[in-house]
Amino acid sequence: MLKIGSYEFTSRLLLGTGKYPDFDIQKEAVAVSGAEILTFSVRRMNIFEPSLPNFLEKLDLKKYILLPNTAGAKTAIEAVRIAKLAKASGLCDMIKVEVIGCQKTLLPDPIETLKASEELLKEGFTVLPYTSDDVLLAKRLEELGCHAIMPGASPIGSGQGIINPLNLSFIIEQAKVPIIIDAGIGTPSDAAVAMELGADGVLLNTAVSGANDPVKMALAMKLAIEAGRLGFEAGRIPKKRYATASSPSEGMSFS
Ligand SMILES: CC(=O)[C@@H](O)[C@H](O)COP(=O)(O)O
Repeated sequence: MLKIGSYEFTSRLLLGTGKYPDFDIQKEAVAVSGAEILTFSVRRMNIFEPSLPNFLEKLDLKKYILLPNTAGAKTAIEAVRIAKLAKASGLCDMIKVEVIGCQKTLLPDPIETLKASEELLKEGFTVLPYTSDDVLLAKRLEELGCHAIMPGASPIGSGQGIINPLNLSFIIEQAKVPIIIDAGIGTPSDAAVAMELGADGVLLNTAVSGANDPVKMALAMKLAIEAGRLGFEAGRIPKKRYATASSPSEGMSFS
């Protein structure tokens, strides 16, 4: 069970909603993924103009929690404004804080992310900041009271997978709130590794929406995340420098 603030989820896969070839493929991919949380950019959805086509029309909204995100914000002030717009439109009180500090790398601005998270916590939001894999920043965000921390595996949309597993494992070990690896996942094995490291969930978009077959990839991601979680819970064997025979020879009369 994934618990974020007062919310509980069975699935540990969070899906983004951008860049799908069409809404029907997206709907099928979302369905087979088993995801219960779908994140979307408030600015992109144009939530105040329901006459424009958008993927929400295709979904049974009772089945999903829509997680608005502040994509497009470059400052804390902009992020807070976007979050308040989302809440005013009747969406849930969860918000993915995304304050981008560099348009080339799309890496988050740590200072503005911290400021926006602090302000939104004061306003009573359930706050999930997208952050870099900086261990101390993750700690500071948790100390502020954030309900989950979402460190990136690698730059958004890059598909590079997990660049710094050591940092992510430090973040995971020290955290008392859920850690959701967000952005940069390229393959099901990347998602499985994130879960084997002990992450509580994975948020991804491009790996599914940009796959040749998004529906098949959505299913692969679901299975990888489940397998990775099971592997983590089962506990891996320690790595050893030398071989250990699989069939022990103790007690055998021949050599
Ligand atoms: C949709 C969303 O929130 C993205 O900003 C997220 O970080 C996913 O990144 P990928 O597209 O790299 O999976």
